[in-house]
Amino acid sequence: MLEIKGLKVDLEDEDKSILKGVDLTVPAGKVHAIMGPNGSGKSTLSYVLSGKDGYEVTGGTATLDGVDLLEMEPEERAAAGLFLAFQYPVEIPGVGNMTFLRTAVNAQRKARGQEELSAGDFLKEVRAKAKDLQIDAEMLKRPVNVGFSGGEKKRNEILQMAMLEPKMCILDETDSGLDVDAMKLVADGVNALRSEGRSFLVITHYQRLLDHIKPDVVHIMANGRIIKTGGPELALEVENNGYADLMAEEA
Ligand SMILES: Nc1ncnc2c1ncn2[C@@H]1O[C@H](COP(=O)(O)OP(=O)(O)OP(=O)(O)O)[C@@H](O)[C@H]1O
Repeated sequence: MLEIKGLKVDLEDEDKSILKGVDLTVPAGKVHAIMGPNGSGKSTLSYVLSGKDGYEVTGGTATLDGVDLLEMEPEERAAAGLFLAFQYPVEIPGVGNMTFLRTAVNAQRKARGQEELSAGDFLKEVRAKAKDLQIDAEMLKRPVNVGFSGGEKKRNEILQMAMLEPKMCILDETDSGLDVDAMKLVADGVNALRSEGRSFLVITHYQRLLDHIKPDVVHIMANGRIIKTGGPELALEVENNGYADLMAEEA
């Protein structure tokens, strides 16, 4: 379970407060969505949880199954079961996609006291999961994300998630840049991973992703806070009416 209480975050280099007391709990096995206007702090929340530099936590806590995430290095958070699918996946020239995946999977297995996957087992697994996401063998051989289209990069993020089998998956606008068929593929990939012990935090601007990945709970974030929490109908309300009424209620 992910538990965030009163999380306050400033930019490290500027006197600017971004998160102003975020309270959010995602129980095991649940899918929570976060929607909210541009600049409300959704990506910042995902970055701070995963350990990106440049932010200063000035208050509050964030734990995954009771373990303090904020005290850990990014790789320790990943080993603890946290995964972030980036809004803007980075290109890593010179590092083959397959090598990257295998190194990441085995580093996590090692950190958890499990045996490394053999080359044969890894290959079997990665090929099967790539096939489900329609990622062809040639893309697995290329450097990570280099020259991939926007949609291919997003599908590659889901392949990483499927291989790493994290317990807390954060998807930051994974639907942006996806065509309708790719969105369905990505949603199928996410739905296949849904399980009792795994939770998802899906950041999105669009209700249509939530038609495919049905959330248990929808949160609205504005001005660095969660201003409203409800069921899937909240996403429909946003789609139809925008954020103005919700923000006026909060003010
Ligand atoms: N490194 C930075 N330098 C300056 N401002 C920043 C930095 N990081 C975040 N911000 C600001 O913090 C605010 C929150 O940004 P964030 O990316 O978290 O919003 P978001 O809700 O994910 O927006 P979007 O829906 O547009 O992706 C924005 O006003 C942004 O400009």
